[in-house]
Amino acid sequence: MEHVAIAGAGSWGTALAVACRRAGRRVTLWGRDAGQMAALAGKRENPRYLPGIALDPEILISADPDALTEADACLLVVPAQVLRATLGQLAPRLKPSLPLVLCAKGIEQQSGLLMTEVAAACLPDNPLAVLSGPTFAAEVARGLPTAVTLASTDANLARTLAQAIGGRSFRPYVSDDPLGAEIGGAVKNVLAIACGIVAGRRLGDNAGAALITRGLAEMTRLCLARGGKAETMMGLAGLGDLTLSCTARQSRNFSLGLALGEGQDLDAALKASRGVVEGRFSAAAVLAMAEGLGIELPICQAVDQVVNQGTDLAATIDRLLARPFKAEGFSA
Ligand SMILES: NC(=O)C1=CN([C@@H]2O[C@H](COP(=O)(O)OP(=O)(O)OC[C@H]3O[C@@H](n4cnc5c(N)ncnc54)[C@H](O)[C@@H]3O)[C@@H](O)[C@H]2O)C=CC1
Ligand SMILES: O=C(CO)COP(=O)(O)O
Repeated sequence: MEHVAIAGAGSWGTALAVACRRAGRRVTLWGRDAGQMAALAGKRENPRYLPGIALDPEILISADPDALTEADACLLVVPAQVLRATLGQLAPRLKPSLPLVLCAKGIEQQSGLLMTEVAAACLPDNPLAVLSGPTFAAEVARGLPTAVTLASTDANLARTLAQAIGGRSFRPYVSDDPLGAEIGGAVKNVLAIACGIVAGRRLGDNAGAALITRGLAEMTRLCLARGGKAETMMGLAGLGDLTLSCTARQSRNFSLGLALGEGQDLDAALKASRGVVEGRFSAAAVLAMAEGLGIELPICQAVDQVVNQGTDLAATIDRLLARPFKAEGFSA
């Protein structure tokens, strides 16, 4: 696996291009906007999404889908809500044997489908894998030590991809549970908004720890109900990413919650965001999925009420705190 293509030149796609190049791969970075990609190619930097990081001259930067045709694997790194449209545009250029690596952390709102399910619907023959875990783009791009989950039902594909894109500072751990990895990535964004709200309202460190722990229980409940593994929730794509996003102001999801908790209105908080806030879109989809499976996710539900249904924040928190006492664990 010598040539890795990356579709999506936002902060994560650009950082992954840097990491793959650092791993010694031939790299093509594709973005939809010809003007922006020409500017990137000229400056060898992505000032809007990943300022201050030099892009190796060997990284091919292009807005032409034909640039992807010769790749040995393609990392899909556009936001979850535009994956289907992007695949529609790229599909004629992607050969059916090309492994696709889903890197967005979200659920398609309209269909309720996970990223692998959207990809399978658009490109039914391509082998699929999921890349997830605690990975702020800026830190990966700077070469700071990072560990990720690389999951596929095809163990050989997961191992080959890990060898191709991994290195000393970007360490993939392989998994056979892509579904669990996807659930972890999507749900942690919703929970990060909740943790930001707790911080913004100065509800204390105890409340933050309680939210992470009970959030992990919700994530695990959903994962198991969908047929994923509890083990994945204890790993990088579950607890790892949850911890990162629920405790760091670098997280756009946490930052949205923080702004809401401090009293900003939703539109202003979204406008101030440094990029896509996936948790807002995934909240509704996570709730619909849980309802379909007959399970309760009270924290995710509270976030959905606040960010999608305009429910009053104080009243929503009161309702959460007034819930009946339950046994600990993730089954109920
Ligand atoms: N930034 C990060 O640290 C990480 C992000 N991710 C995930 O990666 C995915 C992409 O996020 P980022 O790169 O951070 O987003 P971003 O906000 O930095 O960039 C968004 C990218 O999507 C493109 N885009 C926006 N609308 C589009 C459309 N209609 N059609 C095609 N492309 C469109 C933009 O041109 C831009 O290149 C998300 O699912 C995110 O959760 C995962 C791990 C780390
Ligand atoms: O997924 C991420 C880190 O693992 C990025 O989180 P945010 O999208 O909340 O910034």
